Amino acid sequence: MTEQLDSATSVKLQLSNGKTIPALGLGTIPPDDNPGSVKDQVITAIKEGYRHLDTAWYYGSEKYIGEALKELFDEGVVKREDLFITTKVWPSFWHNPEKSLNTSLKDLGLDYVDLFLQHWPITLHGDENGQPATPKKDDGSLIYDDDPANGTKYIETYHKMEDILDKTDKVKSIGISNYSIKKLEQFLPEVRKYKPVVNQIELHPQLPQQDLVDYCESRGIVIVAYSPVGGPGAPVLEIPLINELAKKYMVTPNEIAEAYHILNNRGVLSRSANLSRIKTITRLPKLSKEELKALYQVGVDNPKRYNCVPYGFGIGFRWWTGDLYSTDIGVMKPHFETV
Ligand SMILES: NC(=O)C1=CN([C@@H]2O[C@H](COP(=O)(O)OP(=O)(O)OC[C@H]3O[C@@H](n4cnc5c(N)ncnc54)[C@H](O)[C@@H]3O)[C@@H](O)[C@H]2O)C=CC1
Ligand SMILES: O=C1O[C@H](CO)[C@@H](O)[C@@H]1O
Repeated sequence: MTEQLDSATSVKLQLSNGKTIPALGLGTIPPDDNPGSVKDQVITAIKEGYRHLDTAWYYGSEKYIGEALKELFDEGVVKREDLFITTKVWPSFWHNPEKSLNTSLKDLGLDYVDLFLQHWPITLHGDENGQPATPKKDDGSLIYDDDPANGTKYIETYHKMEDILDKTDKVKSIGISNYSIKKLEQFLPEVRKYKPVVNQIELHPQLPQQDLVDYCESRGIVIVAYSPVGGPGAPVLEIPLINELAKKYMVTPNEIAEAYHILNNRGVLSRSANLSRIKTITRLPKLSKEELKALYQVGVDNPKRYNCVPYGFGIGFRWWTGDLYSTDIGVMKPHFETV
């Protein structure tokens, strides 16, 4: 395997509205102990060739990204139009996505984002500033503004996002995140004018969710995979096959985890607080169809879901499992396994 490998940062995916999205994005959930380090992560990544940044109002990292962008623009390292930047509206801001967006734009120091996502298809009881982000009763259960399992108020958020796209220049595209098939079936017939271009979901070889992937792709919705190595601790990288393939192709295991998506025409968001790692996760090994299938089979045989937020990030609940309260918002229920 001595041939020159392609760079994952130069692959673009076609969106249904005619625009494109760079397949590899940098995730920007900040490390608990040093949120400001996101600034250097962004600077390192852009200098390394990344052109897609994924953030959210909820992450609290947008002001650090804004500082990084200002520096990069001032130094002429990159132009705004060469970047693809995504932000999201959190469920506690469901009633006013434009206000959430305005806050994000101000912190990012931008006039527009390339993609504005609805973070989750639920409504949490936040005030006019989206606070508290995770409203809870005394018993620790979340306070919703609508039944998280069967309510339809979350669709109002998307209608407001359609209006923002229609009437302002603040967003280039809109999309969704953490939508299950159940939610999509309820939601898609209610879309007024702009179909979501992306559904951002947890996806990796231990969590194939092929039914959801097929459902989205057959409707022209591009899948963007988050937590490609399973989040903190990178548990997905313990899969022996990933390490065997990394050795075979002489790349890092992270690059195998990314190639699993990019070679399947999906976007992927990677993150690391380790600046040298950010530089070593951009090659695109040419895995064969059989190897991609073998990676997929790992999760078919033993599915695991990691985004259950028991680890820091200021919160410790699993709102889609029904653990704390008996609701089902329809996210990945069939394969759910707490890790
Ligand atoms: N829409 C949504 O609800 C969600 C979106 N996201 C987005 O996706 C991005 C990526 O998801 P994450 O879960 O952050 O990503 P991830 O699966 O890439 O995990 C990142 C974590 O793994 C560690 N890591 C990476 N490679 C490692 C290695 N070789 N050895 C040891 N540790 C390693 C990193 O230091 C970091 O703590 C986020 O930053 C965010 O932008 C993430 C979660 C939910
Ligand atoms: O985007 C997100 O990040 C947090 C932590 O993983 C998660 O709850 C949310 O969907």
